Amino acid sequence: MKTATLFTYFKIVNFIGTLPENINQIHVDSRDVKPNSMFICTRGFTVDSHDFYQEAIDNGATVIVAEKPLDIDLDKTALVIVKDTYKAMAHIANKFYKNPSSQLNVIGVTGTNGKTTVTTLIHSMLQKAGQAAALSGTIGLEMHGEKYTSENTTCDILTNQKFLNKTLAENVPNMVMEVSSHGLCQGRLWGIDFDIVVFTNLSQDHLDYHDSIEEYGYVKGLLFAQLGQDLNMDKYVVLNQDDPWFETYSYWSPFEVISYGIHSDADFSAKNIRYQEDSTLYTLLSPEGEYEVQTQLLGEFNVYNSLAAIASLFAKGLHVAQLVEYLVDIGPINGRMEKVELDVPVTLYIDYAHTSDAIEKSIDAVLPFKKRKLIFLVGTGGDRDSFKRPDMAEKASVADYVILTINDPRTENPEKILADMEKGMLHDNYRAIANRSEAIAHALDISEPGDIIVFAGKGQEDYQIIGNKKLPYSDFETVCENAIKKYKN
Ligand SMILES: CC(=O)N[C@H]1[C@@H](OP(=O)(O)OP(=O)(O)OC[C@H]2O[C@@H](n3ccc(=O)[nH]c3=O)[C@H](O)[C@@H]2O)O[C@H](CO)[C@@H](O)[C@@H]1O[C@H](C)C(=O)N[C@@H](C)C(=O)N[C@H](CCC(=O)O)C(=O)O
Ligand SMILES: Nc1ncnc2c1ncn2[C@@H]1O[C@H](COP(=O)(O)OP(=O)(O)OP(=O)(O)O)[C@@H](O)[C@H]1O
Repeated sequence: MKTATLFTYFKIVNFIGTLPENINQIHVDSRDVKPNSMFICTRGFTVDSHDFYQEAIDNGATVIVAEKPLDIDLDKTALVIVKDTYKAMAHIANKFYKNPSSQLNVIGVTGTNGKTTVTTLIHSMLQKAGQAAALSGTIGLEMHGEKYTSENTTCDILTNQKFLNKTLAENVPNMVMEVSSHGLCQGRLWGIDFDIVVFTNLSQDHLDYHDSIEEYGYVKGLLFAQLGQDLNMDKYVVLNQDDPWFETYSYWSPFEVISYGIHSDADFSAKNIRYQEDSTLYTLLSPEGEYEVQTQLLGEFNVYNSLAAIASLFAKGLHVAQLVEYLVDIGPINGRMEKVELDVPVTLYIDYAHTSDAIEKSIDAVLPFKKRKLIFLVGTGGDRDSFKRPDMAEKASVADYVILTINDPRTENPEKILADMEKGMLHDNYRAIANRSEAIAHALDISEPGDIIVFAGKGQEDYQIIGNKKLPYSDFETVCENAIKKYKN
Protein backbone atom coordinates (compact mmCIF):
# COMPACT_ATOMS: atom_id res chain seq x y z
CA MET A 1 0.00 0.00 0.00
CA LYS A 2 1.39 3.41 -1.02
CA THR A 3 2.11 5.12 2.28
CA ALA A 4 1.36 8.67 1.12
CA THR A 5 -2.24 7.73 0.18
CA LEU A 6 -3.01 6.84 3.80
CA PHE A 7 -2.79 10.41 5.06
CA THR A 8 -5.85 11.99 3.45
CA TYR A 9 -8.93 13.63 5.03
CA PHE A 10 -7.22 14.70 8.23
CA LYS A 11 -4.70 17.45 8.84
CA ILE A 12 -1.05 16.65 9.35
CA VAL A 13 0.62 18.90 11.92
CA ASN A 14 4.09 17.98 10.67
CA PHE A 15 5.78 15.44 8.36
CA ILE A 16 9.40 14.86 9.37
CA GLY A 17 11.77 12.61 7.41
CA THR A 18 10.95 10.69 4.25
CA LEU A 19 7.98 8.39 4.03
CA PRO A 20 8.75 4.91 2.71
CA GLU A 21 7.03 4.26 -0.63
CA ASN A 22 5.02 1.38 0.88
CA ILE A 23 4.35 -0.15 4.27
CA ASN A 24 3.41 -3.76 4.94
CA GLN A 25 1.49 -3.54 8.19
CA ILE A 26 0.07 -1.12 10.78
CA HIS A 27 0.54 -1.69 14.52
CA VAL A 28 -0.55 -0.09 17.79
CA ASP A 29 1.53 -2.33 20.03
CA SER A 30 5.28 -1.76 19.91
CA ARG A 31 5.88 -5.41 20.83
CA ASP A 32 4.08 -6.66 17.70
CA VAL A 33 5.80 -4.40 15.16
CA LYS A 34 7.34 -6.17 12.13
CA PRO A 35 9.80 -4.83 9.54
CA ASN A 36 8.52 -1.99 7.34
CA SER A 37 5.45 -1.25 9.47
CA MET A 38 3.69 1.87 10.65
CA PHE A 39 3.46 2.28 14.43
CA ILE A 40 0.70 4.53 15.76
CA CYS A 41 1.29 5.90 19.27
CA THR A 42 -1.74 6.25 21.55
CA ARG A 43 -2.44 7.72 24.96
CA GLY A 44 -3.94 4.68 26.68
CA PHE A 45 -5.68 4.37 30.03
CA THR A 46 -2.68 2.66 31.60
CA VAL A 47 0.31 3.66 29.46
CA ASP A 48 1.19 6.16 26.78
CA SER A 49 2.73 4.29 23.87
CA HIS A 50 4.61 7.45 22.79
CA ASP A 51 7.03 5.98 25.38
CA PHE A 52 7.53 2.84 23.27
CA TYR A 53 8.43 4.34 19.89
CA GLN A 54 12.05 3.19 20.18
CA GLU A 55 11.00 -0.44 20.67
CA ALA A 56 8.76 -0.09 17.59
CA ILE A 57 11.70 1.25 15.57
CA ASP A 58 13.98 -1.53 16.84
CA ASN A 59 11.34 -4.01 15.64
CA GLY A 60 11.29 -2.46 12.18
CA ALA A 61 8.83 0.48 12.14
CA THR A 62 9.57 2.82 9.23
CA VAL A 63 6.77 5.29 10.00
CA ILE A 64 5.75 6.56 13.44
CA VAL A 65 2.47 8.43 13.83
CA ALA A 66 2.44 10.49 17.03
CA GLU A 67 0.90 13.51 18.68
CA LYS A 68 4.21 15.18 19.59
CA PRO A 69 7.81 15.45 18.35
CA LEU A 70 9.95 12.41 19.18
CA ASP A 71 13.70 12.08 19.23
CA ILE A 72 14.18 9.61 16.37
CA ASP A 73 16.79 8.90 13.69
CA LEU A 74 15.03 10.42 10.66
CA ASP A 75 17.29 8.63 8.18
CA LYS A 76 15.53 5.35 8.82
CA THR A 77 12.10 6.32 10.11
CA ALA A 78 9.59 9.02 9.18
CA LEU A 79 7.61 10.84 11.87
CA VAL A 80 4.08 12.04 11.15
CA ILE A 81 2.62 14.32 13.80
CA VAL A 82 -1.17 14.59 13.98
CA LYS A 83 -3.60 16.19 16.42
CA ASP A 84 -5.35 12.97 17.52
CA THR A 85 -3.78 9.58 16.81
CA TYR A 86 -7.01 7.63 17.49
CA LYS A 87 -8.87 9.60 14.79
CA ALA A 88 -5.89 9.36 12.46
CA MET A 89 -5.82 5.60 13.09
CA ALA A 90 -9.48 5.29 12.07
CA HIS A 91 -8.73 7.06 8.74
CA ILE A 92 -5.46 5.22 8.09
CA ALA A 93 -6.85 1.76 8.93
CA ASN A 94 -9.94 2.37 6.83
CA LYS A 95 -7.81 3.20 3.80
CA PHE A 96 -5.17 0.55 4.41
CA TYR A 97 -7.84 -2.18 4.64
CA LYS A 98 -9.80 -0.71 1.67
CA ASN A 99 -12.93 0.46 3.48
CA PRO A 100 -14.26 -3.13 3.67
CA SER A 101 -17.48 -2.41 5.56
CA SER A 102 -18.85 -0.38 2.64
CA GLN A 103 -18.96 -3.59 0.59
CA LEU A 104 -20.32 -5.80 3.37
CA ASN A 105 -23.66 -6.08 5.06
CA VAL A 106 -22.73 -5.10 8.62
CA ILE A 107 -25.18 -5.68 11.47
CA GLY A 108 -24.31 -4.13 14.85
CA VAL A 109 -26.06 -5.06 18.09
CA THR A 110 -25.84 -2.94 21.23
CA GLY A 111 -27.55 -2.92 24.65
CA THR A 112 -26.71 -3.82 28.24
CA ASN A 113 -27.82 -7.45 28.01
CA GLY A 114 -28.50 -9.81 25.13
CA LYS A 115 -25.81 -8.75 22.62
CA THR A 116 -24.11 -12.16 22.43
CA THR A 117 -27.44 -13.97 22.27
CA VAL A 118 -28.89 -11.75 19.52
CA THR A 119 -25.70 -11.72 17.40
CA THR A 120 -25.40 -15.51 17.73
CA LEU A 121 -29.06 -15.97 16.69
CA ILE A 122 -28.63 -13.65 13.68
CA HIS A 123 -25.39 -15.41 12.70
CA SER A 124 -26.97 -18.89 12.97
CA MET A 125 -30.09 -17.88 11.04
CA LEU A 126 -28.04 -16.29 8.25
CA GLN A 127 -26.09 -19.50 7.92
CA LYS A 128 -29.26 -21.56 7.83
CA ALA A 129 -30.44 -19.25 5.04
CA GLY A 130 -27.27 -20.19 3.12
CA GLN A 131 -25.63 -16.79 3.65
CA ALA A 132 -22.10 -16.91 5.02
CA ALA A 133 -21.54 -14.58 7.96
CA ALA A 134 -18.70 -13.61 10.26
CA LEU A 135 -19.26 -12.89 13.94
CA SER A 136 -17.46 -10.77 16.49
CA GLY A 137 -18.22 -10.35 20.17
CA THR A 138 -17.62 -11.51 23.74
CA ILE A 139 -17.05 -15.08 22.60
CA GLY A 140 -14.39 -13.96 20.08
CA LEU A 141 -14.24 -13.71 16.30
CA GLU A 142 -15.60 -16.41 14.01
CA MET A 143 -15.56 -17.03 10.28
CA HIS A 144 -16.15 -20.24 8.28
CA GLY A 145 -16.41 -22.11 11.60
CA GLU A 146 -12.92 -21.00 12.63
CA LYS A 147 -12.64 -19.13 15.91
CA TYR A 148 -10.13 -16.44 16.92
CA THR A 149 -9.77 -15.05 20.42
CA SER A 150 -10.19 -11.34 21.05
CA GLU A 151 -9.31 -9.13 24.00
CA ASN A 152 -12.59 -7.22 23.96
CA THR A 153 -16.28 -7.65 23.14
CA THR A 154 -15.80 -4.85 20.61
CA CYS A 155 -12.28 -4.98 19.16
CA ASP A 156 -9.97 -2.03 18.61
CA ILE A 157 -9.99 -0.03 15.36
CA LEU A 158 -7.20 -1.99 13.65
CA THR A 159 -8.50 -5.44 14.57
CA ASN A 160 -11.98 -4.47 13.36
CA GLN A 161 -10.79 -3.18 10.00
CA LYS A 162 -8.42 -6.10 9.50
CA PHE A 163 -11.14 -8.65 10.28
CA LEU A 164 -13.64 -6.86 8.02
CA ASN A 165 -11.03 -6.92 5.25
CA LYS A 166 -10.53 -10.67 5.76
CA THR A 167 -14.33 -11.16 5.74
CA LEU A 168 -14.55 -9.45 2.37
CA ALA A 169 -11.50 -11.23 0.98
CA GLU A 170 -13.02 -14.60 1.89
CA ASN A 171 -16.27 -13.73 0.11
CA VAL A 172 -18.32 -13.68 3.28
CA PRO A 173 -20.99 -11.02 2.64
CA ASN A 174 -22.24 -10.50 6.20
CA MET A 175 -20.62 -9.37 9.42
CA VAL A 176 -22.52 -9.49 12.74
CA MET A 177 -20.93 -7.45 15.53
CA GLU A 178 -21.51 -6.91 19.22
CA VAL A 179 -21.10 -3.24 19.99
CA SER A 180 -20.19 -2.29 23.56
CA SER A 181 -20.50 1.17 25.07
CA HIS A 182 -16.72 1.13 25.72
CA GLY A 183 -16.18 0.39 22.04
CA LEU A 184 -18.39 3.32 21.01
CA CYS A 185 -16.90 5.69 23.55
CA GLN A 186 -13.33 4.87 22.52
CA GLY A 187 -14.07 5.15 18.79
CA ARG A 188 -13.28 1.48 18.10
CA LEU A 189 -16.14 1.51 15.54
CA TRP A 190 -15.09 4.65 13.71
CA GLY A 191 -14.97 3.98 9.98
CA ILE A 192 -17.49 1.13 10.03
CA ASP A 193 -20.41 1.57 7.66
CA PHE A 194 -23.25 -0.28 9.43
CA ASP A 195 -26.34 -1.38 7.50
CA ILE A 196 -28.58 -2.56 10.32
CA VAL A 197 -28.20 -1.51 13.95
CA VAL A 198 -30.05 -3.23 16.76
CA PHE A 199 -30.82 -2.24 20.36
CA THR A 200 -31.68 -4.81 23.04
CA ASN A 201 -32.18 -2.87 26.31
CA LEU A 202 -30.49 -0.51 28.71
CA SER A 203 -30.09 -0.95 32.47
CA GLN A 204 -27.48 -0.15 35.09
CA ASP A 205 -23.97 -1.32 34.23
CA HIS A 206 -20.47 0.05 33.76
CA LEU A 207 -20.99 3.05 36.04
CA ASP A 208 -17.31 2.80 36.96
CA TYR A 209 -16.66 3.94 33.38
CA HIS A 210 -19.65 6.16 32.49
CA ASP A 211 -20.57 9.09 34.76
CA SER A 212 -24.28 8.32 34.84
CA ILE A 213 -26.87 6.02 33.33
CA GLU A 214 -27.85 8.94 31.04
CA GLU A 215 -24.30 9.24 29.70
CA TYR A 216 -24.18 5.46 29.24
CA GLY A 217 -27.46 5.66 27.28
CA TYR A 218 -26.25 8.49 25.07
CA VAL A 219 -23.01 6.64 24.31
CA LYS A 220 -25.00 3.57 23.22
CA GLY A 221 -27.03 5.87 20.96
CA LEU A 222 -23.88 6.72 18.99
CA LEU A 223 -24.40 3.46 17.12
CA PHE A 224 -27.68 4.74 15.64
CA ALA A 225 -26.10 8.04 14.61
CA GLN A 226 -23.31 6.00 13.00
CA LEU A 227 -25.72 4.79 10.28
CA GLY A 228 -25.01 8.13 8.60
CA GLN A 229 -27.20 10.39 6.47
CA ASP A 230 -26.93 8.92 2.96
CA LEU A 231 -30.56 8.15 2.25
CA ASN A 232 -29.69 6.31 -0.96
CA MET A 233 -28.68 3.41 1.26
CA ASP A 234 -30.92 0.54 2.38
CA LYS A 235 -30.40 0.82 6.16
CA TYR A 236 -32.56 0.08 9.21
CA VAL A 237 -32.71 0.67 12.94
CA VAL A 238 -34.18 -2.19 15.00
CA LEU A 239 -35.38 -1.08 18.44
CA ASN A 240 -36.98 -2.60 21.53
CA GLN A 241 -40.20 -0.61 21.88
CA ASP A 242 -40.68 -1.69 25.51
CA ASP A 243 -37.45 0.02 26.57
CA PRO A 244 -37.59 3.64 27.86
CA TRP A 245 -34.79 4.60 25.41
CA PHE A 246 -36.94 3.63 22.40
CA GLU A 247 -38.23 7.16 21.70
CA THR A 248 -34.80 8.78 22.07
CA TYR A 249 -33.03 6.34 19.80
CA SER A 250 -35.77 6.45 17.18
CA TYR A 251 -34.88 10.06 16.26
CA TRP A 252 -31.10 9.61 16.26
CA SER A 253 -31.14 8.31 12.73
CA PRO A 254 -33.15 9.18 9.60
CA PHE A 255 -33.45 5.49 8.67
CA GLU A 256 -36.65 3.52 9.22
CA VAL A 257 -37.23 2.01 12.65
CA ILE A 258 -38.42 -1.59 12.87
CA SER A 259 -39.72 -2.17 16.39
CA TYR A 260 -40.20 -5.24 18.53
CA GLY A 261 -41.66 -5.79 21.98
CA ILE A 262 -44.02 -7.73 24.19
CA HIS A 263 -45.88 -5.01 26.06
CA SER A 264 -46.28 -2.52 23.22
CA ASP A 265 -47.81 -2.34 19.81
CA ALA A 266 -44.54 -3.07 17.98
CA ASP A 267 -43.97 -4.27 14.39
CA PHE A 268 -42.85 -7.62 15.82
CA SER A 269 -44.58 -8.67 19.02
CA ALA A 270 -45.03 -11.83 21.05
CA LYS A 271 -48.34 -12.88 22.56
CA ASN A 272 -49.56 -15.99 24.37
CA ILE A 273 -46.08 -16.87 25.68
CA ARG A 274 -45.68 -20.31 27.22
CA TYR A 275 -42.60 -21.08 29.30
CA GLN A 276 -41.35 -24.65 29.54
CA GLU A 277 -38.27 -26.26 31.11
CA ASP A 278 -36.57 -26.90 27.74
CA SER A 279 -38.28 -24.45 25.38
CA THR A 280 -40.44 -21.36 25.02
CA LEU A 281 -43.46 -21.01 22.75
CA TYR A 282 -45.24 -17.86 21.60
CA THR A 283 -47.43 -16.36 18.90
CA LEU A 284 -45.55 -13.88 16.77
CA LEU A 285 -47.45 -10.95 15.26
CA SER A 286 -45.43 -9.57 12.37
CA PRO A 287 -45.80 -7.44 9.22
CA GLU A 288 -45.95 -10.75 7.29
CA GLY A 289 -48.67 -12.26 9.50
CA GLU A 290 -49.03 -14.45 12.57
CA TYR A 291 -46.73 -17.38 13.31
CA GLU A 292 -46.31 -19.95 16.08
CA VAL A 293 -42.75 -19.73 17.36
CA GLN A 294 -40.83 -22.40 19.23
CA THR A 295 -37.36 -21.78 20.60
CA GLN A 296 -34.99 -23.77 22.78
CA LEU A 297 -34.01 -20.54 24.51
CA LEU A 298 -35.63 -19.99 27.90
CA GLY A 299 -37.35 -17.07 29.57
CA GLU A 300 -38.99 -13.81 28.61
CA PHE A 301 -35.63 -12.16 27.94
CA ASN A 302 -35.02 -14.69 25.20
CA VAL A 303 -38.42 -13.93 23.68
CA TYR A 304 -37.09 -10.37 23.32
CA ASN A 305 -33.78 -11.65 21.92
CA SER A 306 -35.50 -13.87 19.35
CA LEU A 307 -37.81 -10.99 18.32
CA ALA A 308 -34.76 -8.74 17.87
CA ALA A 309 -33.04 -11.34 15.67
CA ILE A 310 -36.15 -11.99 13.55
CA ALA A 311 -36.83 -8.24 13.11
CA SER A 312 -33.19 -7.63 12.08
CA LEU A 313 -33.24 -10.29 9.40
CA PHE A 314 -36.66 -9.17 8.17
CA ALA A 315 -34.97 -5.76 7.72
CA LYS A 316 -32.38 -7.56 5.62
CA GLY A 317 -35.10 -8.99 3.40
CA LEU A 318 -35.53 -12.52 4.76
CA HIS A 319 -39.05 -13.90 5.24
CA VAL A 320 -40.53 -14.30 8.69
CA ALA A 321 -41.92 -17.79 7.96
CA GLN A 322 -38.43 -19.04 7.20
CA LEU A 323 -36.82 -17.30 10.15
CA VAL A 324 -39.32 -18.92 12.50
CA GLU A 325 -38.40 -22.32 11.06
CA TYR A 326 -34.67 -21.69 11.49
CA LEU A 327 -35.17 -20.67 15.12
CA VAL A 328 -36.59 -24.07 16.16
CA ASP A 329 -33.25 -25.82 15.61
CA ILE A 330 -31.00 -23.29 17.30
CA GLY A 331 -29.81 -24.65 20.65
CA PRO A 332 -29.09 -22.71 23.83
CA ILE A 333 -26.39 -20.06 23.47
CA ASN A 334 -23.10 -21.00 25.14
CA GLY A 335 -23.40 -20.47 28.89
CA ARG A 336 -26.52 -18.32 28.62
CA MET A 337 -29.34 -20.04 30.54
CA GLU A 338 -27.88 -23.31 29.32
CA LYS A 339 -29.21 -26.47 30.95
CA VAL A 340 -26.52 -28.86 32.20
CA GLU A 341 -27.46 -32.20 30.68
CA LEU A 342 -26.77 -34.65 33.53
CA ASP A 343 -28.90 -37.51 34.78
CA VAL A 344 -29.39 -36.07 38.28
CA PRO A 345 -32.62 -35.24 40.17
CA VAL A 346 -31.93 -31.49 40.24
CA THR A 347 -32.23 -29.06 37.31
CA LEU A 348 -29.03 -27.11 36.71
CA TYR A 349 -28.49 -24.01 34.55
CA ILE A 350 -25.32 -22.11 33.77
CA ASP A 351 -25.98 -18.44 33.08
CA TYR A 352 -23.92 -15.34 32.30
CA ALA A 353 -26.11 -12.84 34.23
CA HIS A 354 -23.82 -10.19 35.72
CA THR A 355 -26.08 -7.16 35.93
CA SER A 356 -29.07 -6.72 38.27
CA ASP A 357 -31.48 -6.66 35.32
CA ALA A 358 -30.04 -9.90 33.92
CA ILE A 359 -30.30 -11.57 37.36
CA GLU A 360 -33.95 -10.58 37.62
CA LYS A 361 -34.59 -11.93 34.11
CA SER A 362 -32.65 -15.11 34.80
CA ILE A 363 -34.75 -15.86 37.91
CA ASP A 364 -37.98 -15.00 36.06
CA ALA A 365 -37.00 -17.52 33.40
CA VAL A 366 -37.04 -20.48 35.82
CA LEU A 367 -39.83 -19.48 38.24
CA PRO A 368 -42.65 -20.77 35.96
CA PHE A 369 -41.49 -24.39 36.42
CA LYS A 370 -40.13 -24.24 39.96
CA LYS A 371 -41.50 -27.16 42.01
CA ARG A 372 -39.26 -27.09 45.07
CA LYS A 373 -36.42 -24.73 46.03
CA LEU A 374 -34.70 -22.28 43.70
CA ILE A 375 -31.02 -21.94 44.66
CA PHE A 376 -29.36 -18.98 42.93
CA LEU A 377 -25.60 -18.57 42.90
CA VAL A 378 -24.62 -15.04 41.97
CA GLY A 379 -21.17 -13.60 41.41
CA THR A 380 -19.67 -10.24 40.63
CA GLY A 381 -16.21 -9.15 39.53
CA GLY A 382 -13.42 -7.42 41.44
CA ASP A 383 -12.02 -3.99 40.41
CA ARG A 384 -15.19 -3.24 38.40
CA ASP A 385 -18.44 -1.35 38.92
CA SER A 386 -18.95 -1.87 42.68
CA PHE A 387 -22.15 0.24 42.55
CA LYS A 388 -24.15 -2.61 41.06
CA ARG A 389 -23.28 -5.20 43.73
CA PRO A 390 -26.06 -4.53 46.33
CA ASP A 391 -28.65 -4.33 43.52
CA MET A 392 -27.53 -7.67 42.12
CA ALA A 393 -27.94 -9.32 45.54
CA GLU A 394 -31.30 -7.65 46.01
CA LYS A 395 -32.57 -9.08 42.73
CA ALA A 396 -31.15 -12.51 43.64
CA SER A 397 -33.08 -12.41 46.95
CA VAL A 398 -36.20 -13.59 45.09
CA ALA A 399 -34.62 -17.07 45.16
CA ASP A 400 -35.26 -19.34 48.16
CA TYR A 401 -31.56 -19.65 48.89
CA VAL A 402 -28.80 -17.41 47.57
CA ILE A 403 -25.07 -18.03 47.38
CA LEU A 404 -23.00 -14.88 46.95
CA THR A 405 -19.64 -15.47 45.33
CA ILE A 406 -17.12 -13.89 42.95
CA ASN A 407 -16.68 -14.21 39.17
CA ASP A 408 -13.16 -12.79 38.78
CA PRO A 409 -11.68 -11.40 42.02
CA ARG A 410 -8.85 -9.64 40.13
CA THR A 411 -6.85 -7.56 42.64
CA GLU A 412 -9.73 -6.53 44.93
CA ASN A 413 -10.15 -7.86 48.47
CA PRO A 414 -12.72 -10.70 48.18
CA GLU A 415 -14.25 -9.89 51.59
CA LYS A 416 -14.98 -6.34 50.40
CA ILE A 417 -16.70 -7.63 47.23
CA LEU A 418 -18.90 -10.00 49.26
CA ALA A 419 -19.66 -7.31 51.88
CA ASP A 420 -20.84 -4.95 49.10
CA MET A 421 -23.21 -7.60 47.81
CA GLU A 422 -24.48 -8.55 51.28
CA LYS A 423 -25.78 -5.00 51.75
CA GLY A 424 -28.49 -5.73 49.18
CA MET A 425 -29.72 -9.09 50.53
CA LEU A 426 -33.39 -8.99 51.53
CA HIS A 427 -33.41 -12.20 53.60
CA ASP A 428 -31.00 -14.26 55.70
CA ASN A 429 -31.24 -17.42 53.69
CA TYR A 430 -27.86 -17.07 52.05
CA ARG A 431 -24.15 -17.81 52.38
CA ALA A 432 -21.27 -15.70 51.10
CA ILE A 433 -18.38 -17.85 49.86
CA ALA A 434 -15.52 -16.13 48.03
CA ASN A 435 -14.03 -19.25 46.42
CA ARG A 436 -16.24 -19.98 43.41
CA SER A 437 -15.60 -23.74 43.33
CA GLU A 438 -16.46 -24.00 47.03
CA ALA A 439 -19.58 -21.90 46.45
CA ILE A 440 -20.69 -24.28 43.68
CA ALA A 441 -19.93 -27.32 45.87
CA HIS A 442 -22.07 -25.77 48.64
CA ALA A 443 -24.99 -25.18 46.23
CA LEU A 444 -25.04 -28.84 45.28
CA ASP A 445 -24.43 -30.00 48.82
CA ILE A 446 -27.55 -28.30 50.21
CA SER A 447 -29.70 -29.15 47.18
CA GLU A 448 -32.48 -31.75 47.30
CA PRO A 449 -34.18 -33.65 44.49
CA GLY A 450 -36.59 -31.39 42.58
CA ASP A 451 -34.60 -28.21 43.21
CA ILE A 452 -33.44 -25.83 40.49
CA ILE A 453 -29.96 -24.32 40.76
CA VAL A 454 -28.81 -21.42 38.59
CA PHE A 455 -25.07 -20.69 38.52
CA ALA A 456 -24.81 -17.10 37.27
CA GLY A 457 -21.91 -14.86 36.35
CA LYS A 458 -19.29 -16.87 34.43
CA GLY A 459 -21.28 -18.50 31.65
CA GLN A 460 -19.03 -20.34 29.22
CA GLU A 461 -15.80 -18.62 30.31
CA ASP A 462 -12.90 -21.03 30.68
CA TYR A 463 -10.79 -18.93 33.03
CA GLN A 464 -10.87 -17.00 36.27
CA ILE A 465 -8.80 -13.86 36.87
CA ILE A 466 -7.23 -13.96 40.34
CA GLY A 467 -4.80 -11.13 41.07
CA ASN A 468 -3.25 -10.43 37.70
CA LYS A 469 -3.27 -14.08 36.63
CA LYS A 470 -5.74 -15.69 34.22
CA LEU A 471 -6.14 -19.27 35.52
CA PRO A 472 -8.00 -22.15 33.84
CA TYR A 473 -11.48 -22.51 35.35
CA SER A 474 -14.89 -23.71 34.16
CA ASP A 475 -18.32 -23.48 35.83
CA PHE A 476 -19.51 -26.39 33.66
CA GLU A 477 -16.75 -28.69 34.89
CA THR A 478 -17.09 -27.62 38.53
CA VAL A 479 -20.88 -28.04 38.46
CA CYS A 480 -20.68 -31.48 36.79
CA GLU A 481 -18.02 -32.75 39.22
CA ASN A 482 -20.03 -31.69 42.27
CA ALA A 483 -23.37 -32.87 40.90
CA ILE A 484 -21.92 -36.31 40.19
CA LYS A 485 -20.29 -36.41 43.65
CA LYS A 486 -23.58 -35.56 45.34
CA TYR A 487 -26.03 -37.62 43.29
CA LYS A 488 -24.09 -40.45 41.67
CA ASN A 489 -22.01 -41.78 44.59
C1 LIG B 1 -10.26 0.54 29.95
C2 LIG B 1 -10.27 0.10 28.54
O1 LIG B 1 -11.30 0.03 27.91
N1 LIG B 1 -9.09 -0.23 28.00
C3 LIG B 1 -8.97 -0.57 26.60
C4 LIG B 1 -7.89 0.27 25.97
O2 LIG B 1 -6.69 -0.10 26.58
P1 LIG B 1 -5.70 0.95 27.21
O3 LIG B 1 -5.98 2.30 26.68
O4 LIG B 1 -5.74 0.78 28.69
O5 LIG B 1 -4.32 0.41 26.70
P2 LIG B 1 -2.94 0.63 27.41
O6 LIG B 1 -2.59 -0.62 28.15
O7 LIG B 1 -2.91 1.92 28.16
O8 LIG B 1 -1.99 0.71 26.14
C5 LIG B 1 -2.01 1.86 25.28
C6 LIG B 1 -1.35 1.46 24.00
O9 LIG B 1 0.02 1.13 24.27
C7 LIG B 1 0.36 -0.03 23.57
N2 LIG B 1 1.52 -0.64 24.23
C8 LIG B 1 1.44 -1.11 25.50
C9 LIG B 1 2.54 -1.71 26.09
C10 LIG B 1 3.74 -1.81 25.36
O10 LIG B 1 4.77 -2.34 25.82
N3 LIG B 1 3.77 -1.32 24.08
C11 LIG B 1 2.69 -0.71 23.51
O11 LIG B 1 2.74 -0.29 22.37
C12 LIG B 1 -0.92 -0.86 23.63
O12 LIG B 1 -0.95 -1.85 22.61
C13 LIG B 1 -1.98 0.21 23.40
O13 LIG B 1 -2.20 0.41 22.03
O14 LIG B 1 -7.77 -0.04 24.60
C14 LIG B 1 -7.47 -1.41 24.33
C15 LIG B 1 -7.44 -1.57 22.80
O15 LIG B 1 -8.65 -1.15 22.25
C16 LIG B 1 -8.53 -2.33 24.94
O16 LIG B 1 -8.14 -3.68 24.75
C17 LIG B 1 -8.65 -2.05 26.43
O17 LIG B 1 -9.69 -2.83 26.95
C18 LIG B 1 -9.43 -3.43 28.23
C19 LIG B 1 -8.65 -4.73 28.06
C20 LIG B 1 -10.74 -3.72 28.93
O18 LIG B 1 -10.83 -4.53 29.82
N4 LIG B 1 -11.81 -3.01 28.56
C21 LIG B 1 -13.14 -3.24 29.05
C22 LIG B 1 -13.54 -2.22 30.11
C23 LIG B 1 -14.05 -3.15 27.83
O19 LIG B 1 -13.75 -2.47 26.87
N5 LIG B 1 -15.17 -3.90 27.87
C24 LIG B 1 -16.12 -3.91 26.78
C25 LIG B 1 -17.28 -4.87 27.08
C26 LIG B 1 -18.13 -4.40 28.18
C27 LIG B 1 -19.35 -5.31 28.37
O20 LIG B 1 -20.32 -5.18 27.61
O21 LIG B 1 -19.32 -6.16 29.28
C28 LIG B 1 -15.46 -4.48 25.52
O22 LIG B 1 -15.83 -4.06 24.42
O23 LIG B 1 -14.64 -5.39 25.69
N1 LIG C 1 -32.62 -9.34 26.44
C1 LIG C 1 -32.16 -9.52 27.67
N2 LIG C 1 -32.64 -8.81 28.72
C2 LIG C 1 -32.18 -8.98 29.97
N3 LIG C 1 -31.26 -9.90 30.31
C3 LIG C 1 -30.75 -10.65 29.30
C4 LIG C 1 -31.16 -10.49 27.95
N4 LIG C 1 -30.46 -11.37 27.18
C5 LIG C 1 -29.64 -12.01 28.00
N5 LIG C 1 -29.80 -11.61 29.29
C6 LIG C 1 -29.06 -12.03 30.49
O1 LIG C 1 -27.74 -11.52 30.31
C7 LIG C 1 -26.79 -12.60 30.29
C8 LIG C 1 -25.74 -12.32 29.23
O2 LIG C 1 -26.37 -12.44 27.95
P1 LIG C 1 -25.57 -12.04 26.65
O3 LIG C 1 -24.22 -12.62 26.74
O4 LIG C 1 -26.40 -12.38 25.47
O5 LIG C 1 -25.50 -10.46 26.86
P2 LIG C 1 -24.34 -9.46 26.44
O6 LIG C 1 -25.02 -8.15 26.24
O7 LIG C 1 -23.60 -10.02 25.29
O8 LIG C 1 -23.39 -9.41 27.70
P3 LIG C 1 -21.79 -9.19 27.68
O9 LIG C 1 -21.44 -8.18 26.68
O10 LIG C 1 -21.52 -8.74 29.07
O11 LIG C 1 -21.25 -10.52 27.32
C9 LIG C 1 -27.60 -13.86 30.02
O12 LIG C 1 -26.97 -14.96 30.57
C10 LIG C 1 -28.92 -13.53 30.68
O13 LIG C 1 -28.84 -13.77 32.07
